[in-house]
Order: sequence, then C-alpha cells, then structure tokens
Amino acid sequence: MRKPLVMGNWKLNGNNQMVKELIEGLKSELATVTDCDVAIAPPSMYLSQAELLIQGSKIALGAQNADVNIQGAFTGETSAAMLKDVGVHYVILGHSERRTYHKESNELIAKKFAVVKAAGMTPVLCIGETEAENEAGQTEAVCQQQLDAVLNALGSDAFNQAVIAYEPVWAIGTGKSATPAQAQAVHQFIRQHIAKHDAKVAEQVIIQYGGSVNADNAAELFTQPDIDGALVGGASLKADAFAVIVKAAEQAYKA
Ligand SMILES: O=C(CO)COP(=O)(O)O
Repeated sequence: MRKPLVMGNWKLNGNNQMVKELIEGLKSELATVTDCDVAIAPPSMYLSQAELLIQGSKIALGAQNADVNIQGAFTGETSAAMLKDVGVHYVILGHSERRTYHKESNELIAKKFAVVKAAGMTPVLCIGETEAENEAGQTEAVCQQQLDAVLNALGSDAFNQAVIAYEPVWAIGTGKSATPAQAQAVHQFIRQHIAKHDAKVAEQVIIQYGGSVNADNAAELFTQPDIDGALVGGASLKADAFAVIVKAAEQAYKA
C-alpha cells in the first residue's frame, strides 16, 4: 500500500514571522505522525528559512516551481540546482495557476519535470480540467493529454518515485471540492492510464487530490483507494487545519 503524502502549497503567502509561527505550530501538531509523509512548499524567498526551521522534524521541503534552465542569463528565475542546494525535496510543476498566468505549456512542464528529476528531486505534477472542460465531458481527455506530455517525452519510468496531483481547476480556492467518488474516478483513470505503459510504475505512483481540501472533507476523500493524500492550498496556512488533514490521511492508511 502507498504511504500518503500531504503537502501544503502556500502559494504567494507568508512573511518572516508567519513562516516561523506556522512551522513551529506544525512541528508541535505533527510530532506524533509517522504514517503520512508531510511537506510544505513556501514561496522560494522563504525556503532557506523554512529548511532551518524544519530541522529535527519529519516535514520535508517543497518548492512551487522551478525554471527549465539550470543557470545563466535568465533574470528572475530559480533553478532546480538552487532548489536542491537549499534542501528542497519536492517540486510542484504545472500548477494550473502557472499554466494560466504564466502560459506554461504541457511541453515546457515535461521539460521541467526532466530537469527536476535529473537534479535528484521529486516532481509533483499537477493536472486537471477547467469547469468548462468538466461540463463538456472532457475531464479524462484533458488529464490524459497532460500526462501524455510527460509519458511521451520521458517514458513511463519518469513516474517512478514521482507524484501526481489531480487538481480540478474548478475546485481550487472555490470551497467546492470534488466529491470523493468524483475524485476517485479520475484518480483510477490516471493510474490505469499509466498502467497501460507500466503496471509497476502505476501501482507505486502517489496521486494526490487537490482543490478545496479542508479539515472537514479530508477524511472522506482519503477513504478512496486511489487517493494517496492531498495538495492543500488555503487550509495549509493554518497549522491546526493542516494537521487535521495529515492525521486523517494517516488514519486512512492505518485502517
Ligand atoms: O491549488 C491548490 C493546491 O495546489 C488547492 O488550493 P485550495 O486548497 O486553496 O483550494
């Protein structure tokens, strides 16, 4: 069985004091958790500070993006090598906010995926359909296209020791989570699609759900067999709410 991974995507939130207080809160709330992997992805500005603060805890460090280039004249970017250098373990790639606001294509995201893996970190590939695509019955087609960009460029082995986050765009920040059954159906589709290439890779790949996960709806989502944790936005900014989600994932894993 897959050990769940619950990761907080802090997005563009935080300051020195908040980073310190939130991580101290998480360390005390999560001190007894053993059967769920936990990560936080603060803004890149605060990664080094967070790395110092999580010392001695089981919390791993994540980043929200990486540039496709390793070094050189690319003003304003952060490379995978730099992220690795400051202690990052997971790198979120292809988040819908980057696809929308930064026009990131499936092809660019596949290249970033390769760069992050080559640097020795774990990519967290975000995929998911918009509300219009959902209503048009295109959920599986969109997810397949987003997965195929990586599968075709890098092969199914790329998903060995990688994470996929199914985040329906209509559920992000809206308070309208997918139902456990809705999410499970897509997660199963994702796993089966990868299994067509390699059953072993499909069996081990962590598939998180993301989109309005909170302390109230997490436990039911985690009862589903193909939901292996969550990528949490808003609720990851409060230590107590995030801890409830982590403990719900741990409970479901132990059950
Ligand atoms: O985008 C998300 C995580 O990457 C989800 O955000 P919310 O949990 O705020 O809906």
